[in-house]
Amino acid sequence: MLQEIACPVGYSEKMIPVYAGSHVRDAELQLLADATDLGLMRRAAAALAHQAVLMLKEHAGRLYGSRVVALVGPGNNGGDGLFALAALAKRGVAVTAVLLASQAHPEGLAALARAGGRTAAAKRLEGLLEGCDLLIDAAYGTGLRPGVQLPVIPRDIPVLACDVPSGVNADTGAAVDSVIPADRTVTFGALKTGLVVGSGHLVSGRIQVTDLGLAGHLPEPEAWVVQGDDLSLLLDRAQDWSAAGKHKYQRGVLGLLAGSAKYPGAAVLSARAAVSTGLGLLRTMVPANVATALTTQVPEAVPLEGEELTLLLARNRRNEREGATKIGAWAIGPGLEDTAETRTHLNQILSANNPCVIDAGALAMLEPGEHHQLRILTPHAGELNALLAKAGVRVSSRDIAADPIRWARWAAVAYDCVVLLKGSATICTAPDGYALIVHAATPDLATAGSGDVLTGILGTLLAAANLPTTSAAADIAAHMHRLTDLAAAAALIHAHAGALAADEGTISAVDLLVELPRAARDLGL
Ligand SMILES: NC(=O)C1=CN([C@@H]2O[C@H](COP(=O)(O)OP(=O)(O)OC[C@H]3O[C@@H](n4cnc5c(N)ncnc54)[C@H](O)[C@@H]3O)[C@@H](O)[C@H]2O)[C@@H](O)CC1
Ligand SMILES: Nc1ncnc2c1ncn2[C@@H]1O[C@H](COP(=O)(O)OP(=O)(O)O)[C@@H](O)[C@H]1O
Repeated sequence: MLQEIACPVGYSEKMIPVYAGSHVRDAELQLLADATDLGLMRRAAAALAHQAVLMLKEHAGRLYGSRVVALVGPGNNGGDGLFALAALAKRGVAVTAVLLASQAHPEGLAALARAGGRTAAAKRLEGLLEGCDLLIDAAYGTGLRPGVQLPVIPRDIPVLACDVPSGVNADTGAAVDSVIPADRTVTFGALKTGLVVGSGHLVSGRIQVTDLGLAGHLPEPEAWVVQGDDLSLLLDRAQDWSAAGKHKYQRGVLGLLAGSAKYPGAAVLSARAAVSTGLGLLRTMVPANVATALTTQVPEAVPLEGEELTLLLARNRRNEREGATKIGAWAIGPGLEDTAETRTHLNQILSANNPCVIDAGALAMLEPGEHHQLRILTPHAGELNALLAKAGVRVSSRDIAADPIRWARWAAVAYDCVVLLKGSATICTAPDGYALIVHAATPDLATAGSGDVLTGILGTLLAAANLPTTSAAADIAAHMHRLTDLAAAAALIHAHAGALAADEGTISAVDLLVELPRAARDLGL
């Protein structure tokens, strides 16, 4: 029987490193030499001390004689810090616990005193940080309440956060302005939502998950972080992905409604991205000024006129297989402007039963409520804000940044669709709450046109997934998880193309296009 294994972040579920048992045992004995109690806090503190040792070797080049200061809060997070300092003191590290409150974990204080560590009042922090090799942030963890004010730590001191960087809400990723950014976070029991989305994601540094044997005591996960190696899993769940033996129409036909006089490039970027991701055939509906650019820059695309659109949609409705090709899916919105003609086409497409990626300009023309289509909306935070406002939900962009999963879910429910919320952590969520998180490998992905590329990639995956065009409400609900998997798969390919492009220097949307075939191949598409 396959054993379920909780993986530390940084390893995919398919790639778990394995070490000789004797080496693991030696390391454990060395680390736990002074641990007489196998309680959870001792285990947490041992993991924290272990990471502190690694960081000291890395940054200070030595352990013995190095100096560590810990910010120690009044609760168990502070207790972890005190036990970890005690462990470090026993290995020859000069440790000081800076007590932020009038009380601190009593057993932790006693352990520190026994190990020869010192305590100091908060007012002495500034002086103690001079010559400090590592700061352990054990001020507040999962017990943080709003309204905390934290000390400023100079950026040149490496910071190891205990469980959660202090100031981060571990449930949501919201952070106070005085949050202490960490280079590394050792988190206990399970990976926490607040570490992987919102501001928390940006201030947690490398995350090490320490298993405390909580399996069986935890509720259903709130979300899953997916990484490059998970692409085939996501695609396999979405459909039988094997392309061998398929002709071009079976590999996927995508309709693209995009571009305008103002934004001609968006259509080109989406079209090129769709083609570069391995689409069978691209049909494009673009304004006349964009058509010329498309012909030269994406010669693979086949233009689609208004009359043919009506014909094709009627054919789709009748589910006819013979004759001209059907459109498998639509990608609508990049660079789209609200004109009478676009409205007509958009309404035709939205009232059809083809699966649809809805982005940018098309989001602004969308109405909330039930419908008869498999839909994925791809807003950034500003667009999500506008979508929610139209559905009667008033939230600020700050609210969304403070709890992105929550607000993406609201929109998924209000618009009866899957939502892919763009950002440094991309959140893909279905109305029932199923959520996947994809991290960008580089902040350089935030560049104009990058989202248009994502829409093209997702359009291709949607067209190739061969999802049904039947549109009963029950069918739509049944396919929401597949749509979410596809959205996350597209974000993974996009993120990997970004990582490849970043290797060569700064990134433009065209650089992403160039790297797309390699990104798709690397990830096993
Ligand atoms: N519960 C367990 O079994 C384990 C807990 N562990 C650690 O315990 C932490 C949670 O411990 P706690 O529940 O004690 O919570 P914390 O230690 O995170 O913080 C709670 C303490 O901080 C104070 N506090 C919170 N917000 C404040 C604010 N805004 N201003 C001033 N004071 C504030 C509270 O009054 C309380 O004394 C975890 O993050 C983890 O580090 C680990 O030892 C592993 C095992
Ligand atoms: N800070 C960031 N770090 C990494 N990636 C980001 C960041 N901000 C945005 N992104 C990604 O960049 C892309 C931007 O998309 P979008 O805002 O639609 O741009 P455009 O409309 O110009 O194409 C999305 O894929 C998003 O997830």
